[in-house]
Amino acid sequence: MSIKQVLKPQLTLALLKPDICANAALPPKIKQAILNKQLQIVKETNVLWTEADAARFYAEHEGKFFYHRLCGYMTSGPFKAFILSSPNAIKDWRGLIGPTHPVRARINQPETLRALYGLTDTRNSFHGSDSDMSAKQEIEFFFPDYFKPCQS
Ligand SMILES: Nc1ncnc2c1ncn2[C@@H]1O[C@H](COP(=O)(O)OP(=O)(O)OP(=O)(O)O)[C@@H](O)[C@H]1O
Repeated sequence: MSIKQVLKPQLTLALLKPDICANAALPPKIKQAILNKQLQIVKETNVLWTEADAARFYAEHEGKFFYHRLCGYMTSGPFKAFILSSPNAIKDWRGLIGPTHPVRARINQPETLRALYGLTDTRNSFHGSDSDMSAKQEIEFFFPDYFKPCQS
């Protein structure tokens, strides 16, 4: 661990997608798994997206065969967004959720959250930022005031 990481732990954006939040028993279990992985929950919010919100967040996937399915899934009900922190938060959270495709997760990493809870390639239950840059952009998307300087 570098001195930079000790002074300023890494942040990531985590989503518990609508299928997880449709079952009230699951978010507390996932939060416990997050804490067990030594990730800190810095902020949490409940989200309900419009089609326009989904289109904005998933703009890079527009035109792909799963795009409309993905936007339909993410607007199907409320979900939760978290800012997580640890020295290697991006890797820690993506490691905990496992591969994008739940069937592959069940074969190759059966202890991961997508292996345990993921339903299909699209309804894969979780999201995690893949770089510092995407973490910053995604945190600003869900927590628009987070990086703004405090007014005093
Ligand atoms: N081949 C696919 N078939 C169906 N849905 C897909 C496919 N690839 C991605 N998706 C859906 O689009 C989302 C975003 O895709 P992306 O490639 O950014 O996935 P990821 O980075 O592995 O996962 P995430 O960004 O959600 O952590 C996925 O989480 C999944 O819901």
